[in-house]
Amino acid sequence: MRLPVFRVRRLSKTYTSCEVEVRALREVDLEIARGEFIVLLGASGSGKSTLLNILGGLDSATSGQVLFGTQDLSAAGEADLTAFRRRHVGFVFQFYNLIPSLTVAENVALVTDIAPDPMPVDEAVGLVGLAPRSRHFPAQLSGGEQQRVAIARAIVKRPDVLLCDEPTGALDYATGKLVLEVIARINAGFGTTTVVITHNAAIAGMADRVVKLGDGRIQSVEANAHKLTPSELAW
Ligand SMILES: Nc1ncnc2c1ncn2[C@@H]1O[C@H](COP(=O)(O)OP(=O)(O)OP(=O)(O)O)[C@@H](O)[C@H]1O
Repeated sequence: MRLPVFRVRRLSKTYTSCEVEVRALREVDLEIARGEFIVLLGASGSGKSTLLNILGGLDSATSGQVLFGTQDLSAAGEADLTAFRRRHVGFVFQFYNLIPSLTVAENVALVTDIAPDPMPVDEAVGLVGLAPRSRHFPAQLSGGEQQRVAIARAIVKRPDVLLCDEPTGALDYATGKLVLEVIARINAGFGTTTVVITHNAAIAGMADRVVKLGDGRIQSVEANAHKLTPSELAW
């Protein structure tokens, strides 16, 4: 059994706005092992992004506990959560959020200033297969290429954890597969614990474990006996 990197205990999150309470997570229990590849499935509004954001220190729980190793994120203040995110977490979102006036290399380099032990920018850009495009601007790249820049930016700081919220949601079939291949390569090559949110159930085939959320609760956790490579997935 690999060591748990995250231990989530009775995690609940209630949003209150305009006097309306929304219970986004209800007593979620989950352990994620170091190096594991988790795919998080569930209907819209089931709490996937809320869980991912709390794991990544972007949001905090209403009750319950989240341990990252021995660090209790649920008891951490803003400054500690900021340090946790900078040191340990890479995020990839559906939309790439690149700065249009900066080149590929410059977009990736931005992060290295605030990370304690970044890899060389060229290495990160090379890992996502974009070395020949490193002096191009985002507008000169396809959507899939821009998402690969976003992945390079997420991994350049050598994060322990890569959290991806719908990373292929805006991409076509072939391009989505290329992006999944990059994520799988980072997970396998660096042992980066990886959580991917998707609405595409076919992507579940590449996970070590598939976690299904429904109405803020974990409905099932299933291990894949045989993980598929992205090229073996079909949808
Ligand atoms: N900041 C917020 N304020 C109020 N309610 C929120 C907030 N963020 C999320 N919610 C609500 O919490 C619930 C869970 O949202 P969440 O974004 O985690 O779901 P999701 O499974 O990621 O959905 P989707 O697949 O549509 O992205 C939803 O009912 C949503 O409306």
